[in-house]
Amino acid sequence: LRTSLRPRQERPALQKLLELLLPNLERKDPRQFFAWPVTDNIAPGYSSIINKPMDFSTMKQKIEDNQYRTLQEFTDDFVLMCNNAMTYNQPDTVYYKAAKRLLHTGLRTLTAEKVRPYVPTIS
Ligand SMILES: COc1ccc(Br)cc1-c1nc(N)nc2[nH]cnc12
Repeated sequence: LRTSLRPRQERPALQKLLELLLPNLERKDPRQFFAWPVTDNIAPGYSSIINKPMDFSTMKQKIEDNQYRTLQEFTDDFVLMCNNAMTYNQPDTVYYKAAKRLLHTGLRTLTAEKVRPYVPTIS
């Protein structure tokens, strides 16, 4: 059965992989700018500029709720999180720079050869 059509309980391997990968990515954000949702208090007007917010705590909850069917969906949320910061913040800000660096170092982890075998081929 295609991965996306398999019932939830059949994806423990992916869930375990994501539970290993998430802390690896979180360590690349030592100032924890990406640990929690950005609020309008922290960033004025954020919720009207960013229509699909994402952060590590939300990604962790999605893993626990088995909402990721593939590694690509997890990667997409990671990229979204970084791109949001580079959309709202100007390039000369610490947040933009942190997001840009996190995006590149995080993608290197997510696309590493040793992670790729866990990517199910579309059968
Ligand atoms: C949770 O967000 C923060 C927490 C603490 C602090 Br200090 C800043 C942010 C933050 N601020 C802005 N402008 N843009 C972001 N993109 C991701 N983080 C942020």
